[in-house]
Amino acid sequence: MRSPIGPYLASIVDEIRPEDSGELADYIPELADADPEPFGIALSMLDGQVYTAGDAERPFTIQSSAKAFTYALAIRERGLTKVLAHVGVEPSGDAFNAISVDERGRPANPMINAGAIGTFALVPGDTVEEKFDAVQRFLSDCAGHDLDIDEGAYTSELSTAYRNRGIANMLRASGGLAAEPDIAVEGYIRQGALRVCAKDLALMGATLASGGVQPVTGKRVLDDETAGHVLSVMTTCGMYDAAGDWVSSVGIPAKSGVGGGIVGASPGRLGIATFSPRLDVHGNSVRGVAAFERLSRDLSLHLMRIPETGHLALREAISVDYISNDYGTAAMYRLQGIIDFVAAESVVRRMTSDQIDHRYVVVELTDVAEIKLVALQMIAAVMAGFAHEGRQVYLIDPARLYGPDDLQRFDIADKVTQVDNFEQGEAIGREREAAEAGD
Ligand SMILES: NC(=O)CC[C@H](N)C(=O)O
Repeated sequence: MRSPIGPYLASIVDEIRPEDSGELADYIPELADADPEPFGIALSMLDGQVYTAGDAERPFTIQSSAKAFTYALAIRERGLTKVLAHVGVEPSGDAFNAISVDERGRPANPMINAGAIGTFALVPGDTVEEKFDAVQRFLSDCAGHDLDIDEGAYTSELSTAYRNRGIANMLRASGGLAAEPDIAVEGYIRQGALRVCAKDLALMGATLASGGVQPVTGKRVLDDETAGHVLSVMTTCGMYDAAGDWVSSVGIPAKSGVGGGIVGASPGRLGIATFSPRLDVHGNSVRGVAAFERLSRDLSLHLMRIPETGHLALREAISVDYISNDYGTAAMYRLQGIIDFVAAESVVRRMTSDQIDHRYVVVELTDVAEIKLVALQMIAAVMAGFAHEGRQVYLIDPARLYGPDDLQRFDIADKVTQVDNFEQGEAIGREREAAEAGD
């Protein structure tokens, strides 16, 4: 049977395709000659499943969409503090090619040209080749295969790079550029000439959305914190002077490029990319913006509209026979899904308000996919409370979501019996009861 997702994406391509407003980027000779017609959409789930429609495998130059990834690389290699000393994180409200520096001599953010040139300068290496090589390798790691260069686009843009050279020279003069201006500009333009298709960009977006793991290769390219930082800056600065509009109408961290691509990353959910070369006055793809608006609405992806799922955390709270009912019954709490603060609150509220008179309390985490530290702590406190009342507390935790350190730090190591399954808990309990009876 066919998944409905591909046809759904195809219907969006069909609906939006007639939109032919906007202009090609004419300040780069090769882009001015590009075919304006292609239009493609790609979605990448975090397990690497990709859905596409239209011209999703048509290559184009990545241009400014590379900025988010080079920024991630610079942070990975140099550390956030060092990068922040050179490039800020404030939305500038200016155009992408603005000659921008803040009061500390830094470009406002890494998503405009000034900040991206400053970021490229921070990538390890002494020469353009060394630095660019690191960038190309990193972006290829995010895409999951080797990305090559559109040499024509590179030489064409380099021949008219007066403005970017001006920006780099100004940054160097103000002391904020960590490389010679020529090295920074040439490398920066070269990174923008890397060739991708919408499918590649969707996978790159998914790599950020997953917290730094490439969905197909499984390679961790970034730590979770760096990925989250990059997504934050994409949210506030990725669409240049249209960032405010974008956050309110789309609400997905994203980065556009004048080649016509937009890469989006919906944290913890999926990567999205669109490709269509005609640009609006901000330099963002017209059809791409329209497609993102549609996808955000239809797929409920807006960051500020997160569904409430805390009430699902407690799968069931039941009384069960325990230890073959020879000794008594247990109050059993079975949790499921992702347990964050809100989910844990609903669980501990129930556990602390139930009037239980059971000899045993069983907490089961078998169906829990992920549990946040704060939730471990809250549930540990309630389990400790039950132990304090003289009840025997069993924790069915086959994945050891409570690690040995957690048991120590939450002071439940000798209060709670951690087991792999229900039967094992009963077996241990039976032995204990027998030993006590024997005493
Ligand atoms: N917004 C963009 O994609 C700009 C990238 C382009 N290489 C430039 O520096 O002008």
